[in-house]
Amino acid sequence: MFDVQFITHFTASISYLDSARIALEGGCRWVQLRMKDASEDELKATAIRVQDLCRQYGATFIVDDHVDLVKQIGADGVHLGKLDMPIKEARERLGKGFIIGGTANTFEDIRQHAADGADYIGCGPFRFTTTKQKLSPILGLDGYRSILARMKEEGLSIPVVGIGGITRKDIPALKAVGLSGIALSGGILKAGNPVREMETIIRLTE
Ligand SMILES: Cc1ncc(COP(=O)(O)OP(=O)(O)O)c(N)n1
Ligand SMILES: Cc1ncsc1CCOP(=O)(O)O
Ligand SMILES: [Mg+2]
Repeated sequence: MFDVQFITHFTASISYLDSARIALEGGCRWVQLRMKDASEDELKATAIRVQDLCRQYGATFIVDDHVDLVKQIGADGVHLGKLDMPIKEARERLGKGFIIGGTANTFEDIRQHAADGADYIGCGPFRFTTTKQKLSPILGLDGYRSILARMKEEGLSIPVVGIGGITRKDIPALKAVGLSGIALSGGILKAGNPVREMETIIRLTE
């Protein structure tokens, strides 16, 4: 099983909500609503609509950054990075019934997140991407190889998904390196037929 997480984004013709719909129509069953720079009202309104869609498709619904919104609307979980609420505090606020993901760029990040109660790790960036500003150092396949080897040495087991600039061509190598899955956005939304692209990616990961 190799997981596929879709991170919402927008283009000139695709809204955040439509991006989630595209991913779900293409067979993805994990959507993270990531809306940088949105107002609280806009974020909440979109979150409720994306959550409805995810429920229709039986998909997991994660919100980026906003722990209190997750609790308020009963989303499945939250994804948190270095500049967000610490994972320990989020776990205290949310309890055990919510999924918490943490961003990592190093083995040490992963060890800390696991100790603090994270359920999964988004590890990257795999390569340069314009979807996120202020990227951490690029990991590439070698970065994943050494992080995953260190996890094995130290007996640390938590699902790690790769993120950052991933396209369908990367899937065989990312699977082979031992990741638990991938999280992606532009690789779908920039395709000529985004729904079909997601279908292809889901097929390649089965
Ligand atoms: C699955 C996944 N991995 C990493 C991130 C990045 O989170 P963060 O470092 O908090 O950066 P922003 O997404 O908030 O800009 C993610 N969102 N999802
Ligand atoms: C949120 C995030 N964190 C690291 S890279 C990234 C963006 C992923 O989007 P894309 O697949 O378009 O590079
Ligand atoms: Mg964040």
